[in-house]
Amino acid sequence: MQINKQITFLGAGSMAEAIIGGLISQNIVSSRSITVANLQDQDRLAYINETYQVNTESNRLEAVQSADIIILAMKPKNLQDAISYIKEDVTENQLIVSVIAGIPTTLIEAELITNNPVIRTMPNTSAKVGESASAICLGKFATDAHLLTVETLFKAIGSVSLVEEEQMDAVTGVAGSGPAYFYYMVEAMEKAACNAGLSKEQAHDLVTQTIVGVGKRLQNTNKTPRALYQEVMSPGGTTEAGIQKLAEHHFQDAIQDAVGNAVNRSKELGQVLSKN
Ligand SMILES: NC(=O)C1=CN([C@@H]2O[C@H](COP(=O)(O)OP(=O)(O)OC[C@H]3O[C@@H](n4cnc5c(N)ncnc54)[C@H](OP(=O)(O)O)[C@@H]3O)[C@@H](O)[C@H]2O)C=CC1
Ligand SMILES: O=C(O)[C@@H]1CCC=N1
Repeated sequence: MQINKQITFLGAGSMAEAIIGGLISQNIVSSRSITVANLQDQDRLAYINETYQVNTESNRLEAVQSADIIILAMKPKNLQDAISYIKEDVTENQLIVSVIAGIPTTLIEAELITNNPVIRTMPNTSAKVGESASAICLGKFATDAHLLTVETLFKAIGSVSLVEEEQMDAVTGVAGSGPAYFYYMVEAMEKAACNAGLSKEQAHDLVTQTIVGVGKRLQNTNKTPRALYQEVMSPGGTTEAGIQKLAEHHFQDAIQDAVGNAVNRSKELGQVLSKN
């Protein structure tokens, strides 16, 4: 299903690019219906324009006026300035979609002058290849029709879960930040592979296919993660030797701490702005 709406991205960073790349490659919107504006970085706009053939606009007010959907894709600390700059030009029928970590819909609604529908989302950068694990929740003026539009957009870039707003910080720590934890581990595995005698290219190919296989397996089985890693481990074998080291380094505690810290940071980001 194609979405026949004008979409303006305010913010042209990694997340905006991942979503734009996903939407265009899935042909869910035409590049002509996307406009991208940022704060100041003209080189970045030129790159986005050349790479995706979308419209770019150095005048943020012009970008906003032409939009049916405004996607807020700036850092949390830039949100209030961003809204205060555009709010006189925002009209009530425009759908506001936020991808910003930690920021509640109530805060966005309060910054606006008009009673706009607001939908908070949390995608991840795998949107670029159509594999984001996104979650969405609705602000108080958003209807089922707005939900359907945003679900359609985000389904083009991966899976979509409808969650309660109080679950969004958890989603952010797990799935928004999640790709980074895996890339961090992949970096370590590639280093280990090279140290063990493989070339960089061999290491990259083997580790990448291993992680793709793990993802696909998880999607296609009812077995628990424990059953799956036990399936790999022969008594006295190589995997047991590897897992023994992970356990000695308290790997699972480290992962749980990492996710917990990210969830708490998401909560803090919302609280800091709510106090301003
Ligand atoms: N990166 C990720 O994996 C994910 C990020 N997010 C969320 O997405 C948002 C963006 O993150 P990310 O793309 O990584 O950040 P980047 O720093 O890569 O990009 C931020 C963008 O916001 C622009 N910007 C800043 N102020 C304004 C403004 N007042 N009006 C319009 N645009 C503005 C910047 O423009 P300029 O360069 O000109 O200053 C820049 O293009 C964050 O809120 C983050 O929480 C959510 C899920 C995953
Ligand atoms: O690190 C961040 O704050 C953003 C939100 C989720 C992923 N990146």
